[in-house]
Amino acid sequence: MSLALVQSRALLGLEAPSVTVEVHLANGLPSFTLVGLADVEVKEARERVRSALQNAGLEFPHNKRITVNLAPADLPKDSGRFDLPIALGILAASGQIDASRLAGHEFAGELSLSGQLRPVRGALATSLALRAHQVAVRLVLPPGSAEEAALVPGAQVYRARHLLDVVRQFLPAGGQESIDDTAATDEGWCLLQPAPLATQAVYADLSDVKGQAAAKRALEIAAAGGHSLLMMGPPGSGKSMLAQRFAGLLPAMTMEEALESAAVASLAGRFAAGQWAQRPTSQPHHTASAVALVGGGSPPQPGEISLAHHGVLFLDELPEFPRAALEALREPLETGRITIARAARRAEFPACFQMVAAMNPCPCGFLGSAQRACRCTPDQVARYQGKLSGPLLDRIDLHVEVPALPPTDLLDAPPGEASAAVRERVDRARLAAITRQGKTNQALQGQEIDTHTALEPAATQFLQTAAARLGWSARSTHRTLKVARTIADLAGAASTQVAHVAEAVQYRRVLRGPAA
Ligand SMILES: Nc1ncnc2c1ncn2[C@@H]1O[C@H](COP(=O)(O)OP(=O)(O)OP(=O)(O)O)[C@@H](O)[C@H]1O
Repeated sequence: MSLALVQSRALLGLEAPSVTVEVHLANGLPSFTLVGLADVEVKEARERVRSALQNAGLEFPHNKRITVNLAPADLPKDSGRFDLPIALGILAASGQIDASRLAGHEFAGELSLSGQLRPVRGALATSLALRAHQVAVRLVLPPGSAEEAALVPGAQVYRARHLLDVVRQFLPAGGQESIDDTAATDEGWCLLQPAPLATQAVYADLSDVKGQAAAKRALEIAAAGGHSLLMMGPPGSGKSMLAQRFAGLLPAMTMEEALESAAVASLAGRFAAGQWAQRPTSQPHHTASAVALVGGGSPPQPGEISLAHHGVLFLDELPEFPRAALEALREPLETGRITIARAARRAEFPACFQMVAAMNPCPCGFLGSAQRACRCTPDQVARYQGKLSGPLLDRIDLHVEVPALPPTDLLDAPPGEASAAVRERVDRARLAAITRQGKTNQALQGQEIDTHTALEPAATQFLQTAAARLGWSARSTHRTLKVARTIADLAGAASTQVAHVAEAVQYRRVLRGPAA
């Protein structure tokens, strides 16, 4: 047969659209042409495939006109993942393997010049997408990628180390002798058994942080209600320490959450088995561009906010981030997703993260400090704090001050409460919210806010007065209400009372100019 079809998958966000690798061998001037919106890395496949076939002792059809089409043609394709399907297509079209036996299999893998298979990124995302669309196929993948893909329950994944390991499985009847087998090993081809990974996540403990009771309380509320948090304080007061420990206060990941989070990491080539079921804390530097933060490029790659999916996005030195990068956060903060539109296609990445931000109160960092005098002019302070736009600040539910710790507290204070004890309270409050409304308090929208907050009349009165005095937007008022509901949940109260609202109100009063 001179035409062969081999199935593979491209990557587009967390989707894995099907790609058919069509290989046609024709008589005519010898050539090797690759068509179908292939990126440079894919075009280089020609050289890799040619060498791999020859070095593996297989026959490369030199005297033929080889046309490889990656269909559909309008889908952008990157990386060397199509090397293996292209090589198999050539072998099938030239009769060296049995084309009919390839049905029901999908292949991905980069080839080395000797024919060894190298891992491809996004294997877990591919396997997860197949399960989501209920496509039952046998995935054939290189070592590294195969183990990732096999994490998805029910996935049928074969691991192949060398091109010959694959070829041996699809030989035509009686074709075994024609292959030089030396490079293929017995354990080269195997069906991976899905092995659940240990789910013992390890986080730094909150007990390391001395003092800072107010900030710890804010972290607990943020964890219980899914709220975003801004910490403000002088340099070295422990803001980064607190933020690094926040993920340890969140409930343990469910299997689905662990899979989704690992799939995004796998898309970026950052999957590590040791991080399994551990809520990620993504900490981009403040020089990060909007694309690095929210994702982008062609083909689109996930950004830091997606790598923080089901985890924490920690933005240290918040006002130092480029304005465009911060503004790009507004949409995913509300929706939990980010859509990246490129000329060729749109890709959607999940970005359901909790934001923890930290900043100094002024450029020198000591505004309002009891330890040191601030050297900034009122104008400098106003300009510094003004770098954060109102709409962005509005979206951060809790603002809390983290003052410098007096040396006596730092050196003499006993260790604080452990993360496990806080997490227990957080779990209880989250469970109360989920049982009542099926989502965290932060996710309440519109009518649900009125229905589920069960605000007592005195508390309503209190909030109205506070909102009017402080000139809050409707969004600010609603967000305060959601925080109050979380405080009530932590206290085990059925209704939201004045004390809960009063505490919530003070979490929106931290940012102040030099006159305050
Ligand atoms: N409350 C605390 N308990 C124990 N150690 C602390 C505390 N606060 C600060 N430290 C010590 O100070 C170091 C610096 O803290 P950290 O980096 O968290 O400060 P920061 O507020 O984030 O500073 P910056 O604004 O410069 O980023 C910590 O590594 C720790 O050793």
